Amino acid sequence: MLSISGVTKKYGKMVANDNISFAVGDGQIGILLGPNGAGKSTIIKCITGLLRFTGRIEVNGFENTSQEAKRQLGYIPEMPAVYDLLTVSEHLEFIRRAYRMEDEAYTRELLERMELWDKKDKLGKELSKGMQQKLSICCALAHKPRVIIFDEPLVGLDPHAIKELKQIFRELKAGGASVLISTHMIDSVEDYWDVANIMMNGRFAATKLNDGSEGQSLEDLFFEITEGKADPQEGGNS
Ligand SMILES: Nc1ncnc2c1ncn2[C@@H]1O[C@H](COP(=O)(O)OP(=O)(O)OP(=O)(O)O)[C@@H](O)[C@H]1O
Repeated sequence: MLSISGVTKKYGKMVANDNISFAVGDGQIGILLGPNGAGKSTIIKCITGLLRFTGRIEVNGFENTSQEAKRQLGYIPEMPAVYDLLTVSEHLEFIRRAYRMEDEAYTRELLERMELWDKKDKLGKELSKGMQQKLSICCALAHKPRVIIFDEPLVGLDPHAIKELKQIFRELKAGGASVLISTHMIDSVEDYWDVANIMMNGRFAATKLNDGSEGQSLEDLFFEITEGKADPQEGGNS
């Protein structure tokens, strides 16, 4: 369970997150949508402990900056940051040692699913941007976190990795983890989200639950909130 209560983050006088509260329950996939500058990366950086803020963030009941919260949290940043001089397999060994994880078979499985096993002896700096993104995903999942934050996870991935990652989202959900995905690619999340939050100007402008009922699509709601109308591509029939 990821729980955010009354979080406010200011950069100087600029309020990037204004008293934000939301939760992603066990076995739920939460989506964070919003135009550029809405405050999505800021709340993600607050959750992952990279920014100071006022309010409270809990990871499975532990304050987000605590060691226990960090043990249970996985974070895939928008820009992958791999170690230039560690090989792919050394990255995973580093994570296993840091989290005292014995399960080498699991990290091998992650590399195989992301088609990185045959690259296991390559250095971080020798990987393409997409390979670095895939390695970043493997590293973030290697310690089997219970709360996982993905910032634009599908950008730069090839079709196989996109398919595999969508399957991983479903497996994390089935395993009871809480998953939060920030994305601009609304159509890429249409089929597996549980709760979607649309941000505007540092606030939550709308929250929509995916309860299986027919009705307004997430995309139409997004355009209605952010531009005061439904998707212009749809011919304005809302
Ligand atoms: N380090 C910073 N110093 C000052 N202002 C910042 C800083 N980082 C972000 N901001 C401002 O905070 C607001 C929210 O930015 P944020 O990066 O959280 O938006 P975002 O929703 O992630 O945008 P995008 O979709 O473009 O990634 C913006 O107005 C941005 O200019």
